[in-house]
Amino acid sequence: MSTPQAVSLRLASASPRRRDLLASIGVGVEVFPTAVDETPHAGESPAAYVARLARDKAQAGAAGTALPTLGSDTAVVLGQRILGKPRDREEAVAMLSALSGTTHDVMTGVAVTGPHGMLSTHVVTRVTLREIQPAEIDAYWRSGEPVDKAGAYAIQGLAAIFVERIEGSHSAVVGLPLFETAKLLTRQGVSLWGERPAVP
Ligand SMILES: Cc1cn([C@H]2C[C@H](O)[C@@H](COP(=O)(O)OP(=O)(O)OP(=O)(O)O)O2)c(=O)[nH]c1=O
Repeated sequence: MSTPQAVSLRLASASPRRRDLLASIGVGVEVFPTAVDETPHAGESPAAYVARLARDKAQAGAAGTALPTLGSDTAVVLGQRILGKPRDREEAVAMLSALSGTTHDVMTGVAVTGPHGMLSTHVVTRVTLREIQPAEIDAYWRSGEPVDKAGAYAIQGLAAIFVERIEGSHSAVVGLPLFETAKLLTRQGVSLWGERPAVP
């Protein structure tokens, strides 16, 4: 039986993927979802948008705790269009039809508050999807997977069969760039890998 990880971070996110990604590098979290306004500002670039939302979520989540707090935001970017989570079937079908056969960017912002103030970064990953037929889009929607995913697809799930190529960070597409996140956490004094018995 595995021992529960000690809590060393507040996770300002409702995303189970982010919790699982942090657990995979040995960081136990206290989950504290926030409700920040995700409307893009006029003229805001997609990179500035995800970085701002990550900071807003970290800031809102840090209220009333001494723990370092992490916020993050993932958006799929096609040209200058920011695709968030689809509101309904129609929007999901429109997103997947637009993304079919394209190479697009997935941008993830991450921000961590702590003894060194607010530290943040953003990561851009290039994803190429093969052409997806309308009947596949319909079947994919009915799987239930697209509903809470930016761009209406999950690279780590059934949509893996559409992903021809990825350049950059797989974990960033899933919701948190682990390489860059580890650097921010270390700078804020959060230890990685948890408490593990040494292998003799
Ligand atoms: C593109 C893509 C996104 N996603 C997910 C990551 C994010 O959870 C979600 C994008 O929505 P976000 O607004 O970034 O996050 P969230 O609403 O899930 O959680 P919170 O705001 O509370 O932190 O899409 C995948 O799981 N796989 C993918 O391939």
